[in-house]
Amino acid sequence: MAASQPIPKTIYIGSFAHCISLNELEVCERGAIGVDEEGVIRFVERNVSNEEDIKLNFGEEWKDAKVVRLEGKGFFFPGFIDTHTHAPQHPNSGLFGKTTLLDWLTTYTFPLEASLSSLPKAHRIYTNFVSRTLSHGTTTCAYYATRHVPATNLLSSICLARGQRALVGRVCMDSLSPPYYRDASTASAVADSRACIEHTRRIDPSGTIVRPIVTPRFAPSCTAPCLAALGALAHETSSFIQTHISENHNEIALVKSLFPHSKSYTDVYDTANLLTPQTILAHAIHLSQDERDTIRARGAKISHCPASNTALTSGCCRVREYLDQGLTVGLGTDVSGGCSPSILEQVRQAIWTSRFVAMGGPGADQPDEKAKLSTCEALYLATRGGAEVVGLADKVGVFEVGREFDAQMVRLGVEVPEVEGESVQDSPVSLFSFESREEMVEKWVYSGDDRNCAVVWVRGRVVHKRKGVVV
Ligand SMILES: Nc1nc2[nH]cnc2c(=O)[nH]1
Ligand SMILES: [Zn+2]
Repeated sequence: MAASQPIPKTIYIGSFAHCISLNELEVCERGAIGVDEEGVIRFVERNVSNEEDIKLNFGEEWKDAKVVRLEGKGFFFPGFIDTHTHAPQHPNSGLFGKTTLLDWLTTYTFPLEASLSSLPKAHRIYTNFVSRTLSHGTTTCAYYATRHVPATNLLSSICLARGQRALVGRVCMDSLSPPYYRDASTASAVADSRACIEHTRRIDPSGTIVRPIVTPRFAPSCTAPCLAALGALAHETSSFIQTHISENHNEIALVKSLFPHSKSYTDVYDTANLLTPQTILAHAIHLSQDERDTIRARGAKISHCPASNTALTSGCCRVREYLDQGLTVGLGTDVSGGCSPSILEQVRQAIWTSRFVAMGGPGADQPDEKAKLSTCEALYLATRGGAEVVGLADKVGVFEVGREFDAQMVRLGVEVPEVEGESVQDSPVSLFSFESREEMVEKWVYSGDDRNCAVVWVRGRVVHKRKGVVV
């Protein structure tokens, strides 16, 4: 349904789960969430006994509301937020061999991205990728496109048509990039970025669904004048900013050699006025304490991309420590550094990475139990943490009155029968009759996937439905 079409008042009845705080997961067994015609949550009821009472309690205006009932085992959960991914790299998911960041970029990434000068190819890849991320429950996504203006504008238009909230950025790279894939000059990088910002603002003036994001690829790809001009462009147009930082040791050494007068990688961006409360910094694995302090002082946010960090052997980010130090963190799939479009997968991967740190692995001097992320903490990063990163902290991420209904219906399937019989079905989660509601959420986190994502809503509008599901 297009983002602007009216929707009926709807009451969602069934269990729901969401993170109240980093450490508090609420799992409500018999809930009712009332959503108005604008997609805004008007009531959240707990311990509901019957739907007629709900309608009566909330008066005349809810008498004829549509009811969406979650049948069987499952729960409503806030939509996931992917704070960092590359839509054009989707066809390369799973293709990385034994490369690390810098040779991976030249071997796999730049040739594929360059080929999106073909608009039909871009259309094929982008429509499929937006469908994929939606089918995994991603209701908001911060996308890198390529350096091509028409293909970048196409991605913005596709997100708007599909109703997925998105930040869409044209990638800037005027330095150290292959001749077949680079911006001719700082001036053209800025002019092309401006054209993409204007397109996004024209198709969605309110920015409710799609917003532009200024995107210097990373410091090695941009000259100092280009970084400074993009900082100025972001300020002039009040745009978000996204880039990569401190992902890999060779990359950090390269930045040091390219910007010898800068104090640090972070300082390169700070000098260019690229660190703002609207800045998303991907990876941020090997930051010094001084860099962390600068990032926090500027209010910039971090996108933790655990699957990509492992695939490209970039390192283990000490996320638990970042949270203790007051940094704001969300999760990113970083396709195709990461090979999965699923934020649920990043929840698991973030938890595994934190355990490697806890065991004294890379990024740790010695074992450190405090480094472990809990299931609730990782789910918080996937929803409310992500919402803070993309500037939607007051709008989505939790079921509260006044927020917008960005949600997924998680269906866990039927229980394994007590007598021998068919027990494998269209859900990877094996349920018995004795799990608590909280345990069902844990089982979903550790063994669920897109087969459990039955329906997805953005602002109360259906943006994805699994085949055969009726709502
Ligand atoms: N993971 C990742 N890191 C980058 N650094 C610069 N470009 C990229 C990219 O496309 N992916
Ligand atoms: Zn990336």
